[in-house]
Amino acid sequence: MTTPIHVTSEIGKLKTVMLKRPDVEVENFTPDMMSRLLFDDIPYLPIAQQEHDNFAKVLRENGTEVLYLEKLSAEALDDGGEEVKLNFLQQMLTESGYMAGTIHDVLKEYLLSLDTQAMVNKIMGGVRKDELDFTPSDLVSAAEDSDYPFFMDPMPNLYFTRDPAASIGDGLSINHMTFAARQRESLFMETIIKYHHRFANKGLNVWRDRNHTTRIEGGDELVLSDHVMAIGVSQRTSANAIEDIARNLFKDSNFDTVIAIRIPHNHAMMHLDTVFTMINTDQFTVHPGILGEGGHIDTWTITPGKGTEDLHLEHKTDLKQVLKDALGLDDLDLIPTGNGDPIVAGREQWNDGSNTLAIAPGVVVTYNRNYVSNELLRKHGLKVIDILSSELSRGRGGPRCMSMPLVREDLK
Ligand SMILES: NC(=[NH2+])NCCC[C@H](N)C(=O)O
Repeated sequence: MTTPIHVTSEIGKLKTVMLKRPDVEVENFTPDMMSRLLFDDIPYLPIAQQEHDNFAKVLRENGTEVLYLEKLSAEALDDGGEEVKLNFLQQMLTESGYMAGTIHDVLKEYLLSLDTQAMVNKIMGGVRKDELDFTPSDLVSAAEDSDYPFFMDPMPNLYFTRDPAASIGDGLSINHMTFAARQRESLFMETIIKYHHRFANKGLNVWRDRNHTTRIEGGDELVLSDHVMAIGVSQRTSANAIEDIARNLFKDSNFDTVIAIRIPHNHAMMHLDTVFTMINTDQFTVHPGILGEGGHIDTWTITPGKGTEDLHLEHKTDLKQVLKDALGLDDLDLIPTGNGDPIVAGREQWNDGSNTLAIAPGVVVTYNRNYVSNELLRKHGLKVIDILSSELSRGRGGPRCMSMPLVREDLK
């Protein structure tokens, strides 16, 4: 029997995936909140939903079971019972800035007056001040920016289910996210794993939980094989967190190698999967902008050291060779985003042209707007299923970011 989470590659046939259908959270903000919320524009919600439903349909048509974060979260709270729901709410309010006090009490009463699914949707979508018939009069609120329209900010990045948690083998990491805009997100996955009947008490390993100060995000965590991971050293994932998860994986799992890959620390390339993805047993997409002279980049191959807590690190810069060694391949095909043209590559990377989701070896889902990269992938023999992308792309994430694989078939 496989566990409810089982992922031993980036490319094995995708059996079960978790998505989040974009809802009011992606439009419940103003332009001056955008950069803090890690958005570059405000999507037009009805079209974003159509595009997302089309993405889910494509996955289903290809034999993938699609689960939704918002539904699993509400079911988990119902499975857990009244006390679990109260504790979840307390934690969510605390992490939203209200450990106690009048606003806390008013928000708690309001959210508990809703049924569980509506409560979850409301927390995800944000709570505006003018929704509640209440003007705070305590000192803390008086000292605050009274023009700020929200008691609880929306969580527009939730449709990037890839990031707050990552499936690895028969387990997952539940992530401490870098920016405040996303930190509350991983509480949903923690709740699902603990209380949802599909996941609770099923022997899942949590390789690293969210109670840390060092940060890691799923867009940086790539499962290259049943014993090798690649993890981006990026704007969102720190070296400390990589060493920490490597230690835990080496102790308790089949994983014996973690390749840390340093990428530029900026918003356009916030995660490794925005510049590098695995799409077949011996094929990868790579954004030429991350490679220096002669295709070099800083990588560290991490393997177990002498003592149980020790790690052995080897610094290398030839990405192709590093991957060939770790995966035992004679050759591999690194396919450049935008066919290496600097203008096209820059444009298509910005719209997640490197962010492909493999749904089987050599079969990928991509955004249709990245037509140069898509054409090139086809020329390299891949089956490319391109999906609508006008609105979804505005959140700076593509098909890989928008999906959290829960079960993939093992490669033979
Ligand atoms: N796995 C990914 N590349 N996710 C993209 C996340 C985009 C999101 N706006 C953020 O900045 O966090």
